[in-house]
Amino acid sequence: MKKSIRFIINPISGIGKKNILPKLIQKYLDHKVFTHDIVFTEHRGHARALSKTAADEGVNIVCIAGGDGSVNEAGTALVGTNTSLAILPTGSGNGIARHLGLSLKLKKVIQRINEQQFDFVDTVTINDRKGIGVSGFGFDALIAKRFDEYHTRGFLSYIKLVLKEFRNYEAISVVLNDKDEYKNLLFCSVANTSQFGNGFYISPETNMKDGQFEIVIVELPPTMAFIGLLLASVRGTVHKSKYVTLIQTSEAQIKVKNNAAHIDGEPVNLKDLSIQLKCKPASLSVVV
Ligand SMILES: Nc1ncnc2c1ncn2[C@@H]1O[C@H](COP(=O)(O)OP(=O)(O)OP(=O)(O)O)[C@@H](O)[C@H]1O
Repeated sequence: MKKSIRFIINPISGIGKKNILPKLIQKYLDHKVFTHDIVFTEHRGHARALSKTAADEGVNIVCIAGGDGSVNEAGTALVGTNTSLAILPTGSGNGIARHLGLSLKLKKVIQRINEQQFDFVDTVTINDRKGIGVSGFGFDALIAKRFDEYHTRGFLSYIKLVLKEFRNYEAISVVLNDKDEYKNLLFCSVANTSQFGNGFYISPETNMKDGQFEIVIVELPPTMAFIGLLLASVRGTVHKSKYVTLIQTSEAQIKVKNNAAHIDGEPVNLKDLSIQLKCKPASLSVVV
């Protein structure tokens, strides 16, 4: 019997045109193996609702075409269901797809889906929400918020924003597990995958299948050291910096003073300033 796959396309993700996707899918998907349909998201949160419906209908695979925000919406809706997630990386950063080692060439990703290789990966609960890749508090949350307000997406917009916002940034502090206070921080990330996107690593050795995540605490550095940190991030050596503390765990509590956060690059305002983090091991089936 053929398997069913539903393509959910975020038309505003990244910078490339998404209207070529139906043609690519028609051309490269193995129609002897799959029946398929295609829907476009119309608003924020739509990929989550569409993915939930797909799982309820017993669709075998939801393939999300988008960046990490869309992957979060689709993937978290599929946790605990029998539907697997595939990713067509059409976002600005594509951190989760890159972590999984997926090709960024859409033709290749579709051909890879034909091979039906699945893997179970961890997700992380963040109070009443779920994360799949990197989430956090502080500078990265501010950038996620500003990027969301920005009219242009894509890599260059990210870089311009990061350099502009760093100049006036005020440090944050966090309390970990009600005992250790970390002050004067640039940010505190929760890394279930290794990078923010575009090859900017925050926790290069993070493994999505070990039942744990990394808390990455980054002190606010002077400007030149910040440039150095960005370069170390690209080189995959950022975790060795004297400004970075890395804690591997399966569960933690973080207390913050400001409820601005990001989950998989999407800005969120958390209801609570005390955040419970818990790894949900092997909770999501993905096509790799
Ligand atoms: N039709 C739509 N109109 C407006 N926003 C949408 C629409 N469909 C989805 N969205 C929202 O677009 C936002 C950005 O999507 P996504 O994260 O996939 O792309 P990106 O930000 O370009 O990539 P990345 O997260 O990899 O940097 C998400 O918050 C998603 O909910």
